[in-house]
Amino acid sequence: MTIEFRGVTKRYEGGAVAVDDMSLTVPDGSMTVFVGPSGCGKTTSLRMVNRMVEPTDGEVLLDGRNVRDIDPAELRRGIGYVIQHAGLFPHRTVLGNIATVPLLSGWSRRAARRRAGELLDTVGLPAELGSRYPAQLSGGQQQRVGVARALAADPPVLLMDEPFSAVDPVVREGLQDELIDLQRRLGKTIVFVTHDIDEAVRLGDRVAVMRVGGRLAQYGTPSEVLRHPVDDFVAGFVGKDRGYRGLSFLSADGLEPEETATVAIGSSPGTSDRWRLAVDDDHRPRGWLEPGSTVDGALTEADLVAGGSLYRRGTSLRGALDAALSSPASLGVVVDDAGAVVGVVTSRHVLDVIERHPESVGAT
Ligand SMILES: Nc1ncnc2c1ncn2[C@@H]1O[C@H](COP(=O)(O)OP(=O)(O)OP(=O)(O)O)[C@@H](O)[C@H]1O
Repeated sequence: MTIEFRGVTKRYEGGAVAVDDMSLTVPDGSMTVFVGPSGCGKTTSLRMVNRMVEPTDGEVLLDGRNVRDIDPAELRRGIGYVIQHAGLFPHRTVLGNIATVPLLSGWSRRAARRRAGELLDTVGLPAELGSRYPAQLSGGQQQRVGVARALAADPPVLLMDEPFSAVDPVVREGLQDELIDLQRRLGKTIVFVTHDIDEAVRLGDRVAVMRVGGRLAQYGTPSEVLRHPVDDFVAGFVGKDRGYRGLSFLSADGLEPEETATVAIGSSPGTSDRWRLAVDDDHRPRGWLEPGSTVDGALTEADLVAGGSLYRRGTSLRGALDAALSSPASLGVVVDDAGAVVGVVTSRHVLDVIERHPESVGAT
């Protein structure tokens, strides 16, 4: 479902302008992230989609239909809504929480519970959590339940207001990955609010950068916003590492891994004056054997120096550069989808590809 903001303004009673003449289109089946500093009108914009807030001027259209002409209860049944801290009902079990909207929509108890059980699986939670209460779950698990509840009636649109900001960074990354995966599988139209530019460029097909006063500063793909910020405000907001972050969007076409010396765990490696990569029976990397090291008998993991990050072939250049920089041998290990070693790349090698890239970071 396409969401269109047309000249939308919101002026609160006695307050300043929260959203000022905003126009943008969220294409069907895509994810748009509203990002900007505190108070710039992100939440207000989001809530005008499901009529929790009514615009003072302009209109919001869903597939061309003005939301003002849709009954609010009916509208909200077709729009999933996820908020920070998940907003679960504390006295209902996990399954009871997820089944809320299907029950309100007239489903039988049985069908609603079956659907709730399926959704637990969709969001990666084990079935036995279904009978617990929200307080008996971790923050990350509660957020997953919040997402499952929003998906329960299979709405075409999801609105997500800082859903992951209350969980620690590691859990947050996991939740972001799952949302990207879910979006690919389910093809919902999602509007996601965050104040975190890293989260925005990671998740969004498009990013809407807003400035205080409720004005849309820039609307574009993450790569456009990072590489070509329209003004100093956007450049400052996307931050000083934007060149490095922009590597995430450069494809690694042209980056050919080179061969490297390998030694098998369990073999007798002899000596060498070069770094050698230790591999297991499936040719997966286990660590590095230092130049000049001697091993008595068969090679074990205890003889190795831990490796750096691994670069999965075909993913972005950022991962390739990180693999090279984090490797004790200065050789980034490239693996295939099965995790087996394909070869290695040096940072020089990655930088050469970046410099040859037609859309190189910082180029105009
Ligand atoms: N109900 C309200 N009445 C009056 N003013 C409001 C109301 N809700 C929000 N505002 C004001 O509107 C502006 C935009 O608020 P909004 O919550 O949309 O911003 P935000 O970008 O989501 O902020 P944050 O990141 O801090 O949540 C702020 O100046 C806020 O104080």
